[in-house]
Amino acid sequence: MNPVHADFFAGGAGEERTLRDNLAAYDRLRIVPRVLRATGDRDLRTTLFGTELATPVLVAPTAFHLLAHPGGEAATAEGAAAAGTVMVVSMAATQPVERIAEAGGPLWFQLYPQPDLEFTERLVKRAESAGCRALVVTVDSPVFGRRERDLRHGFTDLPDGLACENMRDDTGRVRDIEMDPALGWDRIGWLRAITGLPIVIKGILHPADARLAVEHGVDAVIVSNHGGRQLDGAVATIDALPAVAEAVGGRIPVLLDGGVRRGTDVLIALARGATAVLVGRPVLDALAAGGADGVRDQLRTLTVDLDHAMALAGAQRPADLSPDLVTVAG
Ligand SMILES: Cc1cc2nc3c(=O)[nH]c(=O)nc-3n(C[C@H](O)[C@H](O)[C@H](O)COP(=O)(O)O)c2cc1C
Ligand SMILES: O=C(O)C(=O)c1ccccc1
Repeated sequence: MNPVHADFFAGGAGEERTLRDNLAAYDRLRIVPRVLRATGDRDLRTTLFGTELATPVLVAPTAFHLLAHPGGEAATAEGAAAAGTVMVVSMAATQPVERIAEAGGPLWFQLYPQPDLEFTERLVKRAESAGCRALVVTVDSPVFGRRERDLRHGFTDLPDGLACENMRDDTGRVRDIEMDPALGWDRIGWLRAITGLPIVIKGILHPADARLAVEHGVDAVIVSNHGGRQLDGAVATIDALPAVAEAVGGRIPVLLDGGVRRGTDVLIALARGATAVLVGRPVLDALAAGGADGVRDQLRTLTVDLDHAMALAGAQRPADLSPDLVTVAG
């Protein structure tokens, strides 16, 4: 891959403290396994908004898949479908959502609500018509993070010939994605009014915001710091999860992304209260290395690894995983 693009995928904001801590936080945690629990027939199936998935590992929304592989987002969708899981299509996808939907599914659609409400509404309807089954609203980006690798390279835009195809308006012009610092909870109510799709809020770290999400009728939250690409110094997601899960109190699903690399990471996240996790960079790496098959194999490997860890920890299904199975090391 072009090293500038590789840095765009791998990099984080600022000093990359949060990027590193998302992974390092798992090194500070240990599993306290149960034994003699007769966990022979394990079952990893997970249902979200009425869709049954083969695994609690989903594909996080990430931008610009055509920079990783000529198959682009369609290849990722094909791989996710083969692994029996959801792909969240980024608003910054380099292929039209309709084309991605032909290649795979189930899909959810990630949205940065735009200041232009009419355009936002048309885009939501477009995602809905393409068959997307949930709307993932990213709320950790009132402004774009300062990714110093990109600043050093002067990487600001897609190369000629590539575009954010879902930002094309009626005239054929591709709009820039605007981060909206004026975004507030009122816009979640507005989205609720224009779509019947489940609404997932992505980028929750504070338990008070998790409580507000439930109060505003949101259907799920994703504990996320955008893979360390927005606020550098933000808390690692696995460290933020317990307080968020407690605030939500089982009223809606809590998902998590950031730094999930192994089945044991998934196990720890589920034990601490997540219903499912999402992976970003591991999918991009797999896409770059092996296209749709690479993505499929990556997701299957994570799932097999989780299954193995569950057997060793005495869990038959995700619901068996509880916070007492995780302790802070030291
Ligand atoms: C290259 C790249 C592009 C991303 N693009 C988006 C995006 O368009 N929308 C979004 O909500 N999150 C985006 N994210 C954040 C991911 O959805 C996710 O939160 C993060 O990658 C999870 O961390 P992980 O990469 O450690 O698994 C992006 C992440 C990366 C690495
Ligand atoms: O890189 C990202 O993390 C991201 O969210 C994004 C959003 C819009 C355009 C490009 C990337």
